Amino acid sequence: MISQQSAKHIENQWLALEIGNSRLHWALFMGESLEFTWDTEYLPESVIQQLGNGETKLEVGSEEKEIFFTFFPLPPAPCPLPLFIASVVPQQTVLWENYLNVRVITLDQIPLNNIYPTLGIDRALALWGAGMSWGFPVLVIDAGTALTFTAADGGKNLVGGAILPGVGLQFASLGQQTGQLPQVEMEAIKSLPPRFALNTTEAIQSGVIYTLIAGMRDFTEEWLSLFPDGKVAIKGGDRILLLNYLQALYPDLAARLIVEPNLIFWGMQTIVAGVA
Ligand SMILES: Nc1ncnc2c1ncn2[C@@H]1O[C@H](COP(=O)(O)OP(=O)(O)OP(=O)(O)O)[C@@H](O)[C@H]1O
Ligand SMILES: CC(C)(CO)[C@@H](O)C(=O)NCCC(=O)O
Ligand SMILES: [K+]
Repeated sequence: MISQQSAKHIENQWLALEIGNSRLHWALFMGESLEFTWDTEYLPESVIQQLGNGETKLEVGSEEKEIFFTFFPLPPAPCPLPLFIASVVPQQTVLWENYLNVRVITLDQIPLNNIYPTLGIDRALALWGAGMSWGFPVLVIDAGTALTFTAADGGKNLVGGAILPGVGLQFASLGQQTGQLPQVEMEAIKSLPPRFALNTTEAIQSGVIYTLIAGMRDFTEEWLSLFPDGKVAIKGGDRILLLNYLQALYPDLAARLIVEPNLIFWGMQTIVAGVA
């Protein structure tokens, strides 16, 4: 038997899914409160279909598995939980089309001014989430698959931004598109590499890391000269790595950064509260 209170809890629950270019980012909300976040790989189509039907068991060969325990760090939910999706990967978005209780968040739902039509929903939501949590003007640095800068002024107008390959993509493209360069793994970089390197691996590390940090410093300083009271927030899978290097090289600048992995979820929360 489910008690009144836990029944009410379940009623309030919803899932937020951010479909990124490398993986999925999940959050479980209880009303407006963010309970829990986790990341997964992209899910198999069969699993998505079953989740969307409210099925909780998955046949793997002759075995039956709990979908939730297998793919999520959560106990099974009784029904398909309401699901809100923000996606920058259209081929992944369509896989969730048949989920019983799904809403895809689109740019027109975000109350920022001056948005251009092809702006990534992740950038818009992170910017909105940062502004709503820490105030405008705000610059968001997203250190994900792509590294992006996205800024809004005090009137919630998109000022604009920039897009470049993220840390992993820079290493991968050098490793894959050249005849002699090795694939450098991020885990191999423990501390700042020597600036002028005398071996190939460290030369790649130096080139990628020092120019990324210089770029982050340059965009941030430019932002702060335009908006001296502006906030700067950083998110994304490589945020800690880059923040550590920024800290080592430019501690004063690093100290100004708000580090918040969940900016997109905060953005989604305010949008969902408005439309749900
Ligand atoms: N467990 C992990 N799996 C994959 N990438 C990871 C992991 N931990 C850290 N990263 C780093 O995160 C980066 C990707 O960032 P993130 O997960 O924020 O991107 P994403 O899912 O592609 O989202 P976006 O499309 O918004 O960039 C990679 O460059 C990688 O170095
Ligand atoms: C830049 C990425 C890949 C970052 O995830 C995403 O926001 C996107 O696909 N944006 C569309 C282009 C734009 O934002 O101008
Ligand atoms: K593409």
